[in-house]
Amino acid sequence: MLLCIDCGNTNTVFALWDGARIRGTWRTSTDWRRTADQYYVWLSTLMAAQGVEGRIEEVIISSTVPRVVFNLRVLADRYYGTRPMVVGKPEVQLPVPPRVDPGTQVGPDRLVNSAGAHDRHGGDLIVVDFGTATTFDVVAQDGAYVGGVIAPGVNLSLEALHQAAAALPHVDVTKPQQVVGTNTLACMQSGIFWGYIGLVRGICDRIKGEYGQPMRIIGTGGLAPLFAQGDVLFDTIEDDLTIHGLTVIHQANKETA
Ligand SMILES: Nc1ncnc2c1ncn2[C@@H]1O[C@H](COP(=O)(O)OP(=O)(O)O)[C@@H](O)[C@H]1O
Ligand SMILES: CC(C)(COP(=O)(O)O)[C@@H](O)C(=O)NCCC(=O)O
Ligand SMILES: [K+]
Repeated sequence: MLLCIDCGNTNTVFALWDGARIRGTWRTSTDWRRTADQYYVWLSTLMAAQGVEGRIEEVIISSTVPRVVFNLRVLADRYYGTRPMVVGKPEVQLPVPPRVDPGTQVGPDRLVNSAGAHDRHGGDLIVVDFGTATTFDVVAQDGAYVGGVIAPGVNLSLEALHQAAAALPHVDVTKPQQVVGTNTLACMQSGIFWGYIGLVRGICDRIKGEYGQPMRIIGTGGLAPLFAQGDVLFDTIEDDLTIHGLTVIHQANKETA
């Protein structure tokens, strides 16, 4: 089985792919200090608890945090006896190379999302991923990542508001009852919820205008369904897009190897 590891700035997702379906998905907070031994104990305990059997033979990693890759490599080597594919490293080929400014290091999560979305939907896409940052990835007809937009993430924005303003509490993102809030909490929730809907809608409309062709919009990340409650923002929502992209890139590299 293939172990797919998607490491974001906030959370790291482990998923097991048996070649036909995802057998399990587990999430832990991203922490570069976590050791290979700690990952192994955690993962094997969860797999056993859920009755997921089968040997992990291959590992693919996408990480927006370079520091965590060291211990993930040790995990693959020591416990699964394999050299992992690390997206973004020169030896790992993308199905189609990105078309960006020379020297640009595109976040591996964005390249993986692009590969996953193109495999499922073909071309001319916008992938909106609600992570630590909210990213918009533009995927051309041939599957190439051709650029995008990086905006502050939802929780990051709420946290920044709380940190910078003495009277503003920590709040969780949710859909408010009304646009006009009648207490501090409701005002903040409205600002984030409707503000983000405006941001996503506005950016997607402008991307489409600049691109000049019809595009499909794919939403991903834990908060995509919440924002879809406020407006028609996405053609589809896929919470497993990054993991799917990892399986696609792994398969493409095995075929060329
Ligand atoms: N279903 C959800 N409901 C509320 N918050 C969520 C949900 N899923 C993720 N988040 C929050 O969104 C932020 C980004 O999460 P995540 O997608 O794991 O980011 P990253 O990929 O950058 O690590 C985190 O603060 C996380 O707690
Ligand atoms: C934009 C990001 C911080 C998003 O990361 P995430 O929210 O998934 O943790 C990451 O893709 C990144 O570090 N990108 C490098 C710059 C770029 O993609 O152009
Ligand atoms: K992400």
